[in-house]
Amino acid sequence: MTEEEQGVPAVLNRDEDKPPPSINDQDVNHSSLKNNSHDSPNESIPHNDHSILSNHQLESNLEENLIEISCVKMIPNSASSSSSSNTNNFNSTVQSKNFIPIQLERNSHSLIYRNQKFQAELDVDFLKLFGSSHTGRGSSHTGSSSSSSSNSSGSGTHSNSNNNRFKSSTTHPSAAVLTIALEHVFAIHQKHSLMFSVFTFQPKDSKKIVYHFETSSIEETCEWIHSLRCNTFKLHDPTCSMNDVNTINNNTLSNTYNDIHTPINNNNTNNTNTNNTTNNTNTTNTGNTNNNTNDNNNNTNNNNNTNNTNNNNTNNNNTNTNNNTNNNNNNTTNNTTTSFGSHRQVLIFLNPFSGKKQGLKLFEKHVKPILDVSHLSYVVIKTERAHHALEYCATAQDLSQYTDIIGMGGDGIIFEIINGIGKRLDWKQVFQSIRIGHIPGGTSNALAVSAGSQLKSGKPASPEMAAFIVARGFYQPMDLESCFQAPNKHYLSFLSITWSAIADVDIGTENMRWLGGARNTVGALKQILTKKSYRGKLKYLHPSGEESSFTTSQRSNSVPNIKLNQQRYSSYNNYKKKNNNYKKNNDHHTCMTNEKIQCPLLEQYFHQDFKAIAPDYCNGNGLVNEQNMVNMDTTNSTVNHENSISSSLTLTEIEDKFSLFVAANISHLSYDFIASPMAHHHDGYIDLVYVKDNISRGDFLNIFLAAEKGDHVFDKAVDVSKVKAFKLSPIDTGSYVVVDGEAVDYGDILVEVHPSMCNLLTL
Ligand SMILES: Nc1ncnc2c1ncn2[C@@H]1O[C@H](COP(=O)(O)OP(=O)(O)OP(=O)(O)O)[C@@H](O)[C@H]1O
Repeated sequence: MTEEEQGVPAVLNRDEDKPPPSINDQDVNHSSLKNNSHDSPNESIPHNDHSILSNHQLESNLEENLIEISCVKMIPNSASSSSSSNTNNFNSTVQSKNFIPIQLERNSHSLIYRNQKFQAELDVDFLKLFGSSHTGRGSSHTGSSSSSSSNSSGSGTHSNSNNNRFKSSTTHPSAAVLTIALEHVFAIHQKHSLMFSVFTFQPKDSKKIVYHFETSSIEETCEWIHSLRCNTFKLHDPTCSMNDVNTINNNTLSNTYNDIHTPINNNNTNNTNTNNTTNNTNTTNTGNTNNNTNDNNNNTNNNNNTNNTNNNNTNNNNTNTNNNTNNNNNNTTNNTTTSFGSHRQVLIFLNPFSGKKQGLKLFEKHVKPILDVSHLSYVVIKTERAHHALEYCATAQDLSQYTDIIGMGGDGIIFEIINGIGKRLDWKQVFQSIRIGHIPGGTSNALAVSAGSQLKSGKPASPEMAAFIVARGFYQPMDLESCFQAPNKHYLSFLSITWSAIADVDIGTENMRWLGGARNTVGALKQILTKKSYRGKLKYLHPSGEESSFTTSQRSNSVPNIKLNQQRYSSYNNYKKKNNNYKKNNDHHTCMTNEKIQCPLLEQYFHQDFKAIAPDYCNGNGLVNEQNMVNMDTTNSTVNHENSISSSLTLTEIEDKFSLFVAANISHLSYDFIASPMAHHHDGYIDLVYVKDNISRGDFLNIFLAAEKGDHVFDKAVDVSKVKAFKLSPIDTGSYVVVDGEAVDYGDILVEVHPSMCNLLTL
């Protein structure tokens, strides 16, 4: 199979008589408008709170009789029109009363949007959307496949030589290093005034990525795409304003991929940039020479990285000089435009040994090409041993220069980043001022999946999508959990605390890493056959009343959340202001506060246990001090719950035999295991999901199988509760207590959630 056959979509067939072929056979969420014979687009189906259609629903309901709108050119037409009998619209079975499909009149090529008739232009090249002279029907295909063949060389260039292996690629802004297109505008949500569109991007030599996004109007849709082209990516787009171009030029060619600890400070407002960083430990350094010439914008960039080689774990002085010579008079140093990408300094920890040890290859092939055409500067540190990232994040004095810290690998590398930051004196400032991101390179990649980098549910997270998420820089708050074990051991968890079945699968299959994702399946089968259970005590703090444990109907209402989690429509408007102000609001200044982490609920409700397990963290009086709440970003938090519900919390205690126990902060434990579909990374709760030992092997097997889609929560044998804090005390031995995939001491563990403690890069 050629690269094109694998990743580049077939040329869209614009012959209206035949149904067009699908955009792409693989790795693409394909949604299209349906040619529906029903005349009443507003025919409603029972309304629920989740009237937004999921990708899954769209996929399953829009199979037949499709007509694709590849690109919609909206030209207001004086003739207003009501529904026509000859319209294409969504199947009424997938509509809710608030959901208005865009209607495409098949023969007249016009589109009806809010009772206004627009001319619909079918084309795959989004640039033409803005082209004032282009009025003909877009039957030509000038999009991805052709543009990729005409691309300039550069992105993803790979040489076997160590010296130039990570040479920064040419990022020629005028070349089609990246193709961005609006593929479909597929529906409007009336109540929330949201417009759902499908947008694609395809870096040169890479797969086409398709995803849905939401805006509130077609104008905003255009602005959003425009912003992607001009502000997220370094595309030389005639539609970009001069300010945009200034931003592009000031950022062009600023990325260097170092396989050492050499932070690069590419100051966007200063074209000559010298950065000497010392104290880089335990590195094997290779000299990188990087010369990039960009003729089109008369930019010359020489990145000369001179690095020492030292295999003896001693400190090196690494010198990294970026000399950017910019000869274009238009490129002022006064970078006044607001760009999501401007000022972003991204630190990437890459674990080359994650998963199937393909981290470096994955990075070069799927991630680097996207980052190289993005408005950010990045540094890559290849981790050389366990705890490397943790130590770096805990001790690096220059950490505050970064706006984003990314882990490329499995969830273990994220655990290290978070716990490293948690050990700093200025942990609070760092958590507030940086965004954490995950590019999948490991086996499970739970955070990457939960952050939206899956292209299809049940499939592994996509490194390209994750790179896009990094490039775009949109983020949401994320809860973290404090986990305490005696004596005074403290971990910050972003993922899960497991015991019994899942912990046994996770840790008991460490020797099967070579199997990749299949090791989880093998482990699960072993678990089902042996069906071990363990006696233990569980004490948990939950909102009083019915919410303590989900009833079946509550579960069924909540499960669509998982669809939203997967889909994660991002409202452009919501993010725009926040992201533009990000740097301003979070100006980095290192402040050694040495503030101890506070756990007011453990203080109040688990005081004796807390005092016994972690006396250094316990205040001693057991009183809740509202001032000490670790709700760090209440403006971002969906639930500022401490104040509102601390008075209505209840403690529940059980002692039993458990076959399965998970405390989940996010929905997925891996791409094909949805531990709690109701979990969301900033809902302010921990989801306890457990199974007591009163079920047959067959039922246990069903629970495991159903967990692939999160449907196990419908099983009566599965208990689900949203809690604020809990204590787990294993009594029987033989299992593991596992925090975020890492085995910790087998014994009591005390946990409290910290709502919105950090920021997560999400779709
Ligand atoms: N260079 C290295 N050599 C050995 N171990 C490393 C190195 N870099 C990181 N590690 C350790 O490897 C552990 C596992 O890594 P990671 O979580 O990235 O991959 P994984 O376990 O394959 O993925 P997943 O967590 O999704 O199953 C981390 O906890 C980290 O401590």
